[in-house]
Amino acid sequence: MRVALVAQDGKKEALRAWASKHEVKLAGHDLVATGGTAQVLSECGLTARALASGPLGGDLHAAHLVATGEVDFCVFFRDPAVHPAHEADVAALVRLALVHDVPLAQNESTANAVLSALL
Ligand SMILES: O=C(CO)COP(=O)(O)O
Repeated sequence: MRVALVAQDGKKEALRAWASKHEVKLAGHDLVATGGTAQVLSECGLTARALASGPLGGDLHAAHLVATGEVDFCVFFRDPAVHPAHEADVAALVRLALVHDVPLAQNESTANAVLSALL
């Protein structure tokens, strides 16, 4: 499975905890992540292809991968307390996951459910 992972700054620690918990399962899949998130994953012992940082186009690149059928599952841990400057890119990623019916987990509970079902 091809898994795209993105975590906004306020959710990086939640992503770190989640990825560490599921490291063995995730390691068997093809991971791609926005730059800062890929760094967090590498600190958890996971290798992910690093895109640009989210604010520098990484979210849009992930959205493109969703649109071209290159992502089977998208984990996007969003911080409900912030409205980032690149909100348009965030919206594009969410919208394209909806358009292309790609499973999109925006919190840990959903990520756990999809992980159990798909991976
Ligand atoms: O901004 C982000 C998601 O919108 C995350 O980007 P990074 O993973 O590069 O920090």
